Amino acid sequence: MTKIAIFGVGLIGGSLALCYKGKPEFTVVGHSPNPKSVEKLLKRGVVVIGTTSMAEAVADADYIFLCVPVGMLEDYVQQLVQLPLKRGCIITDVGSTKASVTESSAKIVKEGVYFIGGHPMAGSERHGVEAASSHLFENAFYVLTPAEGTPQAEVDRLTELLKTTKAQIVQVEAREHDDIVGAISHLPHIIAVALVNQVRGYNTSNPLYQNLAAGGFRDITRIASSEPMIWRDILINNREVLLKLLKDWNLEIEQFVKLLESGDGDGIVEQFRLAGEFRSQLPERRKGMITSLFDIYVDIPDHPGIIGQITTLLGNARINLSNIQIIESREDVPGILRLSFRNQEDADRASALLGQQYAVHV
Ligand SMILES: NC(=O)c1ccc[n+]([C@@H]2O[C@H](COP(=O)([O-])OP(=O)(O)OC[C@H]3O[C@@H](n4cnc5c(N)ncnc54)[C@H](O)[C@@H]3O)[C@@H](O)[C@H]2O)c1
Ligand SMILES: O=C(O)C(=O)C[C@]1(C(=O)O)C=C[C@@H](O)C=C1
Repeated sequence: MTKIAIFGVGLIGGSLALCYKGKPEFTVVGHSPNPKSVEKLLKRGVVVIGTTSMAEAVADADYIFLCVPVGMLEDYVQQLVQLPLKRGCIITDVGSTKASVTESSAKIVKEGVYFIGGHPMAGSERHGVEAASSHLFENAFYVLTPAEGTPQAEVDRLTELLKTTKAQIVQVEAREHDDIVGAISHLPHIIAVALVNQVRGYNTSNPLYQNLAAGGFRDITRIASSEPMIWRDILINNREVLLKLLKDWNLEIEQFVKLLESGDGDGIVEQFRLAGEFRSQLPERRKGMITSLFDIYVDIPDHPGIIGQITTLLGNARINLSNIQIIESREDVPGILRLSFRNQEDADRASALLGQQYAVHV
């Protein structure tokens, strides 16, 4: 029997718990310092054993997952290493930044206990155990950042355990992780929040801003609704990387200012062309990655049951839909549905089929 202790059973911790739930070879224990939270976990059936006692949670545990906000990780490791831990126990975390926790933890773990940093590249703007899902990590990358000197056999053992999540496990050096994830996750969160707040400012004197905000604004700002405390910790922890990235961002924006000031249409076209080309070369959609390349758009009337009709048509033709999104939906105005497919053939077949009844844009 493999015992897994999870500290912080929220979106990520809860999703991990659900991955191992009901599998007879695993026992999962959920920990929260708050008895009401433990009660909620048990009631929702996310874990069958819950406790407010750290010592009880880690007693005999083979793996310990720290799924609390980044700012608390080092403190948790400090407390854990004071407790009697099973020989061979692997402590890992899921924090969105990796350098500080990897470097400090590797130094303090006792002999026979290992710390291996981890970060699943999947998530959502939602938070809390209510948003947890056993499918969250499927096909996503899951980064491990073992410190120098960590035996590869221990990394392999954790990799084996994580296979249950159906994620693709990769090893990256912790500082390189923070540089890259700073650019593709942390910077976009800052930009989304700044953009929403810019428009929020205009909206105070004219509510039409909010009302007219459609697909483009929604697409680029979904992550602005993320949990503030989680993101406070991530941004503060990775601030050196982010300050450099924001300087580069200012240069990108400055370039657009210059193109607009000089009315340089060719320059604008070139910027869009370069961006589109890079984006289209990204690998096929995975969770935690940019949207599918094989999208089609369907104009649909805004009435009840329409989405069911579309999905039924596709299902009957055995066309596999990987994502569906309403871009804009208002009464009496045609809605636009974005349907995403894993390959061009499915997108083409869907387009031909739906084109018999609806206006389809590719
Ligand atoms: N949200 C994402 O998309 C995402 C993706 C990958 C990794 N992460 C990382 O996962 C970790 C958890 O984030 P989440 O999105 O699951 O957030 P969450 O808010 O859903 O869960 C956080 C958990 O930590 C607990 N917690 C918060 N403050 C605490 C405290 N003071 N003492 C004890 N427990 C406390 C909460 O009760 C909750 O169970 C963070 O380190 C985050 O960086 C998040
Ligand atoms: O998809 C989202 O909503 C996310 O915010 C997920 C996301 C990301 O930026 O891609 C956010 C934080 C994580 O540490 C990993 C993944």
